[in-house]
Amino acid sequence: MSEEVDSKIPVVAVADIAIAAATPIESSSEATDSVGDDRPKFKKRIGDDAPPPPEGMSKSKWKKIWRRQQFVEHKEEYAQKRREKRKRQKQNRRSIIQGFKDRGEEIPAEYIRPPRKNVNQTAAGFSILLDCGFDDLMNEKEILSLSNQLTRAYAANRRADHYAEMTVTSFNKRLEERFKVGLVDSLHETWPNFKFVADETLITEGDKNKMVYLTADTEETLDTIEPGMTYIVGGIVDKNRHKELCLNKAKNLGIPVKKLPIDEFIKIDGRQVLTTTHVVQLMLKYYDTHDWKEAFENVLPARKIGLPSLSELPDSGSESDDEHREIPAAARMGEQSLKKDI
Ligand SMILES: C[S@@+](CC[C@H](N)C(=O)[O-])C[C@H]1O[C@@H](n2cnc3c(N)ncnc32)[C@H](O)[C@@H]1O
Repeated sequence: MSEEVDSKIPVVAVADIAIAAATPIESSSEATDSVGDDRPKFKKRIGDDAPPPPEGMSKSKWKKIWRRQQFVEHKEEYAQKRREKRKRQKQNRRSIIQGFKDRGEEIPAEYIRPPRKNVNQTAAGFSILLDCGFDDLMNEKEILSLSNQLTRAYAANRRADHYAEMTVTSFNKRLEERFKVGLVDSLHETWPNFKFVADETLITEGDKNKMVYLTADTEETLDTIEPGMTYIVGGIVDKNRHKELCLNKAKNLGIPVKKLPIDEFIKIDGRQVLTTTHVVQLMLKYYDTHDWKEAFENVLPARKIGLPSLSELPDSGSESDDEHREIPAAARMGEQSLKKDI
């Protein structure tokens, strides 16, 4: 086998094979008690049944090559097995959690999966309200996309150096249903610094002098983010079908509106209407760095700010859920300079 094939084998996959191959078996015809004692019996390692080595090659080297060859040939099969195992584990965990819920018992800490978090976080002192009062304006796919965006907003808040107090308002109807059914594993009721409330009194009855409703549809620019303030971000996925929706809502409620300072710092290809998650991520990043340019480059996908897209990366439409899976501009720029270096 050539070195090229070798280098393409993911280390983890090779390790998987080795682990699987060395796993003791409890009852199997392979576990013949040839020694006649209580020592654990081991399955044959994959290389053990290799045909005889080619002339002049050591047995151990040949076994290694054989094992790798087996991996290349069965790689899809192994990947499928790993996927099935993960699925089984997920279902298992889900049914255990459901059991606790059905019995009205508290879910033990070991079943609450902590999100990757920044342990040195401090409070930023500002709040973000995610205004999800637009349930009726979205289709099922958009509700699903919004729910995923909220989980990402939460994850971003856990990772930021300074976390905001976040609240999802008008959490009722299909969005709530989505969290209760499809995202039951997320245990959203336990998320720190992230609340879900059914009504929107925080928006309608809050102190308007301390509130800013963010919208792309204004000329007023948000220069900085201040502690003590509450920033409202529209929780809607609509491919901008509903133009000036949030602007009009804010106007009706007498809440000042502002847009992100995009033009001052970067050139965006296409519409300047960003997704709910991107806006949240940008605010958190800005508060950590006090540098809008850095925030935009870190958060927005490269293609959105005019960098050429690399062929192997997905290219999705604007304001789609997939956008969050794209490589941010800053990372892409790093990747490009790396390519140049090579
Ligand atoms: C997908 S957009 C919603 C578009 C919707 N048609 C509207 O009327 O706002 C999600 C939210 O992100 C925020 N947002 C998006 N782009 C923004 C920008 N350039 N500046 C400030 N906020 C923005 C707004 O709060 C907006 O409601």
